Amino acid sequence: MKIGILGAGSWGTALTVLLSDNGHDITVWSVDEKEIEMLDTKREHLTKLPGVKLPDSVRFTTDEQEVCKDAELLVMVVPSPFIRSTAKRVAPYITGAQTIVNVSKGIEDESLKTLTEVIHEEIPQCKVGVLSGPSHAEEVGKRMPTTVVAGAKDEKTALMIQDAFMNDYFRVYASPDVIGIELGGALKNVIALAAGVGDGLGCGDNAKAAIITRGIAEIIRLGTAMGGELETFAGLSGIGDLIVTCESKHSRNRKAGFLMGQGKTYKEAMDEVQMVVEGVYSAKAAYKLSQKYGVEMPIVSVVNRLLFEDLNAEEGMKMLLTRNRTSESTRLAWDNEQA
Ligand SMILES: NC(=O)C1=CN([C@@H]2O[C@H](COP(=O)(O)OP(=O)(O)OC[C@H]3O[C@@H](n4cnc5c(N)ncnc54)[C@H](OP(=O)(O)O)[C@@H]3O)[C@@H](O)[C@H]2O)C=CC1
Ligand SMILES: O=C(CO)COP(=O)(O)O
Repeated sequence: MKIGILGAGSWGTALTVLLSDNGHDITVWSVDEKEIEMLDTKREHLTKLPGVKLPDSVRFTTDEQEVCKDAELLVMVVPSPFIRSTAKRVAPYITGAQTIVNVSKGIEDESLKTLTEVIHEEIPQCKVGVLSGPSHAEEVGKRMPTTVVAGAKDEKTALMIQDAFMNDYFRVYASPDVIGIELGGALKNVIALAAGVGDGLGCGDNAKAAIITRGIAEIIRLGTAMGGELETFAGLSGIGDLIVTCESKHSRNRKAGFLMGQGKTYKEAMDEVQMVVEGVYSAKAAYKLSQKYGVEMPIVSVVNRLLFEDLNAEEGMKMLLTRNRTSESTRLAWDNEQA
C-alpha cells in the first residue's frame, strides 16, 4: 500500500521503520527542510531517534502534494498544536478515497476538540481513524514487542488501519470507541507530568502507584462523561499508556515533570527534553473539560497550577494528599443497617 507520513520526528521515524517492514511504499513529509535533508542523506533521525536506520526505499519531501499523491493511507504524526495547520496544508490534495490515521495525542486547546475531530473538520472528504497505546518510538524503532489499538467509527476503516500496521512485533487491536482511545492518549500525558513531579521530589513507588491509580480514576470520570467506554480506559490506550508514560525512562512527559519536581519551570523543562511534551499542551484543555462536564480531576487541576500559576512542586503534592477526605467508591452506598 502507498502510505504518506505527515511528521518526521521520533514517532514518525519509528513508524516509517514499522510500515516499511510491512512492505508498504512510504513517503515522509515534514515542514522542516533541514530535517528532511538529514533524513534523506543520513537515513537516520540523528537527534530524535539516533541509531535507528531507515530503508533506502523511503522517500522524503517537504511538498504536501507529493506526500498525498496516490497515498491510500496518511499518518498524521505532528504535535497536537500543529494538527489543524497541517490538516489545512494537505486538505486540497486529499480525496474521498483516502484515509487519515491520527497517531498524535492531544486535545485542541481553544476548541476542546479531539484531534480526529479537528482533522475531520479540516478534511471532511476523507475517512479518519486513530491509533494509540503504550508505544515509545525508541522501542518500536528497535522492533521491540508493542501492542496498540486502532479505532474508527466504521469497521472497514478500523480493520484497514489494523491491517496496515500489524506485524509480529506490533500487535494492533481494533475498536469503534474513537473518543475513548483519543481521550486516554491525551489525558495520560497530563497525569504523567504529575508522576514525574513526584519522581523529581524524591517520592517513592507508593506515590507513583497512587498517581497512576487516582490518575486513571480521573481519566475514567471525564472519559465516560464524554462518551468513552470504561473498557477502553481499562485497555491499551487507557491504563496501558498511562503505565508506560509514568514509568518509562523514555517518557518525555514524565521527564518534564521530573525536572519541574526539581524546581525548573515548565519552559525550562521543555527546552531540556527537546521533544514534544504533549501534557503541557493538553493540561488546560483537560481542566476546562472537567469544568464543562462537572467532574472532579484533582491531579489535572494541580498540574495546571504547577504549570501556569506559581504553585511549587512540594505544595502541589501536599495539596493532593490533604484534600478533603472522600470515598474510593462512587457507586456503592454504605449498608449501615447490616453493621
Ligand atoms: N515519541 C513517541 O514515542 C510517541 C509519540 N506520540 C505522539 O506523536 C506526536 C508526535 O510526537 P513525536 O514524533 O515524539 O514529536 P517530535 O517532537 O519528535 O517530532 C514532531 C514533528 O513535527 C514537526 N513539527 C514541528 N513544528 C511543526 C509545525 N509547525 N507544523 C508541522 N510539523 C511541525 C517536527 O519538526 P522539527 O523536528 O523541526 O521540530 C517533527 O517533524 C505527539 O502527539 C506524541 O504524543 C505517540 C506515541 C509515541
Ligand atoms: O505517548 C507516548 C508513548 O505511548 C509518548 O509520550 P511520552 O514520551 O511522554 O511517554
